[in-house]
Amino acid sequence: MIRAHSLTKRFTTGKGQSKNAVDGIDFVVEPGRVTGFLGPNGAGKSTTMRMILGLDAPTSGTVSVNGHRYAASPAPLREIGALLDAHAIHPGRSARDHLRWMAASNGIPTTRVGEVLELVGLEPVAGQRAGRFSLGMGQRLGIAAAMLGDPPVVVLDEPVNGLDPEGIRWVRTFARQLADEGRTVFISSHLMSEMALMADHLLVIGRGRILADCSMTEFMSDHAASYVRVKAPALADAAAVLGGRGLEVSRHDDEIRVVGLDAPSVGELLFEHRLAVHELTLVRSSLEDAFMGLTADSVEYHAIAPSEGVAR
Ligand SMILES: Nc1ncnc2c1ncn2[C@@H]1O[C@H](COP(=O)(O)OP(=O)(O)OP(=O)(O)O)[C@@H](O)[C@H]1O
Repeated sequence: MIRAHSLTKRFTTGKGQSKNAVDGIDFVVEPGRVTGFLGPNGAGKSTTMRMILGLDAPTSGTVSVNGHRYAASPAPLREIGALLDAHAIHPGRSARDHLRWMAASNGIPTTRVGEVLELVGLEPVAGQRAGRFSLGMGQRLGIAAAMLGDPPVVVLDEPVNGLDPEGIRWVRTFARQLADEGRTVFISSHLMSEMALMADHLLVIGRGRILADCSMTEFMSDHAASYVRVKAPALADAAAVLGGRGLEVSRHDDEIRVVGLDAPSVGELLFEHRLAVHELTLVRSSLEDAFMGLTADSVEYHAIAPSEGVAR
């Protein structure tokens, strides 16, 4: 597993100023499930991942992999498989040669190269130069490299960035398979919709701080707003009854939206007043909405909507 304690990274931003990109965070990434590491751009995801992998030293605090500092590991590729930048591959080298070179320099038998090529479905193109690979193929090659040491912990930074739906589905299935095998799977993304389909557990970060550390289901019930949609022939009467019970009721075209009571109770209440109901639906905001709501205050760079304009 991965364990961070008071993990902090401070960068100097010029003119003598500095900021905490990662601000004293504590978390544990458990084996056997996919943990999504989610946050808006600039939240501190990559910096955290780089510290896990020993590529950046923490300013203070600690992070350990399988109980010790990763940088101190005698066989790093057998501890963690990481995909940080899928494009960091020599373009003139074939996929097979790239993996052979990595295996050789890490004391891994070259027979493993064929296995990982098969694992990611690149066997048929293994002799081609990596420079000619599509984004999706490059991503698969990066994942093949991560799997060379058959590691118990797998860390993937934005693995589906720029992939087509087929590629995204492949990464999702692959991550699930790794978790089902009992491995620790830690995947970053700035897209909630993607995580909703991939992760069992969520770690949400904003401005270097942990905003949520919970299961996907808990995240949903804690942060996704919900209301009951009511369609009824006597809409005004229904709104009056529900409003009279102190519920928050708003009218939208041919429906009313009720906050503060579950759908069966709303139905019972209207039935007591002999009001016919044509539709009664619990509507939840999407996970994307929930995520946006949670991280709204921690987004680094807000786009200016055209209507907001900039005063000259
Ligand atoms: N080497 C560096 N020097 C100075 N500031 C840095 C450095 N690396 C990152 N930062 C700053 O630290 C903050 C966190 O960056 P980081 O790349 O970890 O965020 P992220 O969540 O991975 O974002 P993205 O989704 O855009 O990749 C940002 O404000 C970034 O500008």
